[in-house]
Amino acid sequence: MIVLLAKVAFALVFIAVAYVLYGFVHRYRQSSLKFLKGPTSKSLLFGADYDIMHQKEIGLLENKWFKEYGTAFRATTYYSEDMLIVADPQALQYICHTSGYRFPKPQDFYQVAGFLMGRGLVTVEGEVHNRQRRALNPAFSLKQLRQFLELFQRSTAKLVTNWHDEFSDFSNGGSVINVTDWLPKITLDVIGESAFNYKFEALDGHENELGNVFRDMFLDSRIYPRKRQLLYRAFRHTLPSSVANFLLQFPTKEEKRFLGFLNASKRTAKPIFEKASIESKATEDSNEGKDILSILVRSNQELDPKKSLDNDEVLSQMATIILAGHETTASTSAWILYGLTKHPKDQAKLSQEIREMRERIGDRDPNPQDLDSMPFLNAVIKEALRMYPILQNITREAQSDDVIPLEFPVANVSGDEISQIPVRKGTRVTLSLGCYNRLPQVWGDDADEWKPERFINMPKKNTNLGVYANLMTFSAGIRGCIGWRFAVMELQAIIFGLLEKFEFCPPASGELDEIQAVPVGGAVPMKKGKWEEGRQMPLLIRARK
Ligand code: HEM
Repeated sequence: MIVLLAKVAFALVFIAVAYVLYGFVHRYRQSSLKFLKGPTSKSLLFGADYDIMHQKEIGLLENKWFKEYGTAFRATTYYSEDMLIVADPQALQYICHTSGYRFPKPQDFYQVAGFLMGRGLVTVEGEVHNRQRRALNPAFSLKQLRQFLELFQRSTAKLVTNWHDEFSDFSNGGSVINVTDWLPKITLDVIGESAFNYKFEALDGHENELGNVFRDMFLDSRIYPRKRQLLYRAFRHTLPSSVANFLLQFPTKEEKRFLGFLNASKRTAKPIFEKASIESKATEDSNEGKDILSILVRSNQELDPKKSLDNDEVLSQMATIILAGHETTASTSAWILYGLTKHPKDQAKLSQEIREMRERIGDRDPNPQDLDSMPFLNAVIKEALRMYPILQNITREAQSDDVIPLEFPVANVSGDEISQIPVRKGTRVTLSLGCYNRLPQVWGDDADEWKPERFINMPKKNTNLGVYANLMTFSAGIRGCIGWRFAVMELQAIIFGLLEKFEFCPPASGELDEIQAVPVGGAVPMKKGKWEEGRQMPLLIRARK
């Protein structure tokens, strides 16, 4: 028995050592970006990825590096393999748009995201992505989205009522409310109903299957990943795809939970999918089913069968949309309220704009044109999206040898200026959306300051990037956020509805000064050094007279 155990232990140690050696060999097969300047990482195994994921506040390190090395520089990733980090506008445009699908997401991303979102839009590439995107586009058209405005406004009104019911001190001095306990409930209700007419009823405090699975999903995911978790990701990154795909048959505990969510969302969506399929066949111009799933089913049936989505692809979009469209909008609305609370003059100006709109429209809810015609409301939303992008970085990999052009040349290690970066097949490229949003070359010397007016007084743009307002917050090009219009309209409705009824102030305890954006996959507001307490944004809220 002891001999057997010793053999097993020896085999395990052997596999571990062989794997680490394999990782370093893999690294030497990859490109070299040694001609570029960049920071040296303390970790041979995890490179700068470890430093980026473990920094106290999101984007601090990358912003410091961009100031030091320019808009493109070298850093290291797993096994000290070279990685390019870019925030240069032309480079971003080239990678996200001009190059087509030549910079796909890396294998380690697909492998984990596949457990969560199946064969949905986020996890497919090339021709399949193009086909899915075409089928989904009609569900995100402006015409369709206008129909969701009533839902956004109804959910915001419900939150206003909940706050009035739950906190009685609004009229006497106000109540301190952690808004991050509430905003995700609005956005979850909204995404469930708009995506597939599913009532999460989070604002009503109801429990249901999907809501319960969703709540527990990230239970033992840590904010700052442990080294062994990173080692596992590095493992996925370096393995040949045939081996990595084989290993998908042995999911971890967390991946099993992700699969549970994916399957629950498919189960929930199935009856709506079947109903929409029958209705769509029965009548050509059926008005039934305004939700994204029903629209997708109809648009899919109009496609050439060779280009249409199979049932599993259609159902996978539901988990994709819930995940992509829920926390993103909730955290962004929390950051907008944060910006307005920290800048009371801007809050007063916006409140005045809302009052003027109310005088103009009387008792009815503002329509999309009303909301779009409010310059300061939109400037505030854009400024919060600029300063607090939910995804600071996204990662891609060069599918073939390539040359990335730069708008702002950088100095190489010999001090010569270069305006193109040759990359070899397999090079990992980090697109720093957050750093682009703060480039002084694009936004001016006050790029690090909160100034919504910049979007009103902006001089003629020297760059035009991203799907919205020259920002990279929703990314750009063929994989830019399909839900950006949805998100902007939802944010307009939430901020209009809340600001009309309440005034937001810093709590007397000073705890708002402790809030920072912690790197948790997205920029989630938390208290300094107290991330175990979860997301937080405590605001003193008073009813407006
Ligand atoms: C403030 C809110 C939001 C932000 C900041 C945001 C940001 C982003 C970003 C940066 C990407 C690109 C990710 C990558 O390529 O790696 C993306 C993709 C995506 N987003 Fe959003 N998003 C938001 C809201 C939404 C909403 C409301 C929906 C749906 C209703 C949505 C659905 C999607 C989908 C399906 C993709 C994948 C697109 C593709 O690969 O073609 N997002 N989003």
